[in-house]
Amino acid sequence: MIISGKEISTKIKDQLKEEVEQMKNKYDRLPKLAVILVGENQASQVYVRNKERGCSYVGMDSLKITHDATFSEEELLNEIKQLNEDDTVDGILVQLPLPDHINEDKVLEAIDPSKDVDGFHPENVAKLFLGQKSLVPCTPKGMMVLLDEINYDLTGKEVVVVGRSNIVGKPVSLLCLQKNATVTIAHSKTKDLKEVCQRADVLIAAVGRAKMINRDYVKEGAVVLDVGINRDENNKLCGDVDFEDVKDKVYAITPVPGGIGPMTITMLLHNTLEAFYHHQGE
Ligand SMILES: Nc1nc2c(c(=O)[nH]1)N[C@@H](CN(C=O)c1ccc(C(=O)N[C@@H](CCC(=O)O)C(=O)O)cc1)CN2
Repeated sequence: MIISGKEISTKIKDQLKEEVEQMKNKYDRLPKLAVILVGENQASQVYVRNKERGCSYVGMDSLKITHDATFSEEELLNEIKQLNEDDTVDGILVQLPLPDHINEDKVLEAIDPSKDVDGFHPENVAKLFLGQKSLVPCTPKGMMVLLDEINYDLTGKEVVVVGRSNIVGKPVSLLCLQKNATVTIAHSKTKDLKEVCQRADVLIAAVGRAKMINRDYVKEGAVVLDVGINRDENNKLCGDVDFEDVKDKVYAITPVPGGIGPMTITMLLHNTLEAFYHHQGE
């Protein structure tokens, strides 16, 4: 089975669109997302544009704020402070990566946790760790929704996450643990990585190395979720998994493009609506 994140995300966006319309009638205002982009990173420009498009698709307001790479950390922190105080703004997102002269941790900590639609603020990270209700990072949340969509029950399953980033590897591990999976977090220093991956009922690849996971890493009938966005030898977009090599061996797999990526933006819209509800006292 090829899990089309693209199709599933369109279905969810259509549901969000209806919900936004109802909220507009109920509260006479729209959920609003502010997205800040510092610098000229081309991929980031595409993602930010797609976030704006996503907002417009579901009928939410968005505010795109762009600055050139010389924008200072202090200026950015002041901008976030103003957005924190702006009652018309429900969600604030600072597109990553930031230029080297800006301290990412400081910036993420400056965002009001109730507007932190990326789920990167330490308060939201702690709540996720404790299993409390919080704004959950978009890519991991998208993966859990995809597993739900294929009715996959994680209880008692072996999940191997390859990658330990704060944005994907760590949060998705916690989410799988909450769903009663047995979770292993593997990384570049893991011994016998291939053997570790072969144990996985669900293999989550978030390493950032083009087509690194081939069929030798994958157990027959496994579910494979590919978070990677890389370029192959022909400059074609590809994941961390060698899709063609692996696809016949698995029960289900996400493609790249069209798998996890589109879900990231849809979950951002979902989080913005959640933040809106919270700000309305719901
Ligand atoms: N503040 C944040 N920064 C970054 C995040 C994030 O969640 N919050 N994640 C990534 C980039 N990202 C969203 O920001 C993102 C990456 C990829 C996709 C996506 O739809 N990918 C497509 C392929 C797109 C292409 O053609 O390049 C796919 O997989 O089908 C969406 C969002 C880092 N920064």
